[in-house]
Amino acid sequence: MPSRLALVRRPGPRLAEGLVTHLDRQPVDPALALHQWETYVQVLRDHGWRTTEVAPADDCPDAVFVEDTMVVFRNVALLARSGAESRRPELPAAREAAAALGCSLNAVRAPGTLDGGDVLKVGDTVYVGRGCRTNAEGVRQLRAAFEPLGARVVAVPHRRVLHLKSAVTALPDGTVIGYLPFVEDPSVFPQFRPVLEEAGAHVVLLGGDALLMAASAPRTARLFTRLGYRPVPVDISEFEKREGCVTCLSVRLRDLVEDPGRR
Ligand SMILES: NC(=O)NCCC[C@H](N)C(=O)O
Repeated sequence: MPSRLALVRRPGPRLAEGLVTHLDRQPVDPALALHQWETYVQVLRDHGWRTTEVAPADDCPDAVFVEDTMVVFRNVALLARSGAESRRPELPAAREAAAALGCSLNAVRAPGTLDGGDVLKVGDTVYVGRGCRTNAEGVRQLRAAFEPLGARVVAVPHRRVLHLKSAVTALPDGTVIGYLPFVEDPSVFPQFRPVLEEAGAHVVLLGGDALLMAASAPRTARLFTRLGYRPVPVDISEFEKREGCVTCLSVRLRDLVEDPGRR
């Protein structure tokens, strides 16, 4: 049976040293970060997701942003190779976790680079950002991995944000939402709706009409309510200070057909 599984990874002791590219470095409160992370995980569970913790990588400040370690399409996990070298040691335990869930494994190989945050799936369309973390060879390898499985891969160059999903994600009906100052060419997306807050561009589809989103985008939450959705705001301020958003704190596996023997 297809099920809702999510990989998560608790924040480590070095979170404050996490990378920042487009932001000024602000102090992070580790206790608050842990509390926010626990709340985020609880929201997933409350909406029927089974969460699996990837083993901590406490030497890796950015390990909590587990989304960047892989892209899962159908039963295949394509292990990423981050454009940020300091993030590559996050991979081994993420690989083990994906294997334990029964994913078939593939991996981006040098000279390819790819961060999971650059990949937005909308149905069978896989948008892949080509930017500071994902290079053309990474895009080529993602295409080679997923097109044979039925994906339509669309490359989206970007220069203004860390990852494609820093700028755009998608609503349950497939409408791509984005904060226009960060979206270079909205015409790439067949249906596009602008939002007025940067953090409003990020949603995790919890199932049905429920949208997990950052508490820092209240005006966008009201817009989603008017559109008939049910926003579930979570405060992720400590992760936003390290350029994270709601998507990057989990890897959602929606299409995985579980082997009951592995539970
Ligand atoms: N998918 C994501 O949005 N990941 C956020 C990663 C933030 C981390 N500080 C980084 O720069 O890699």
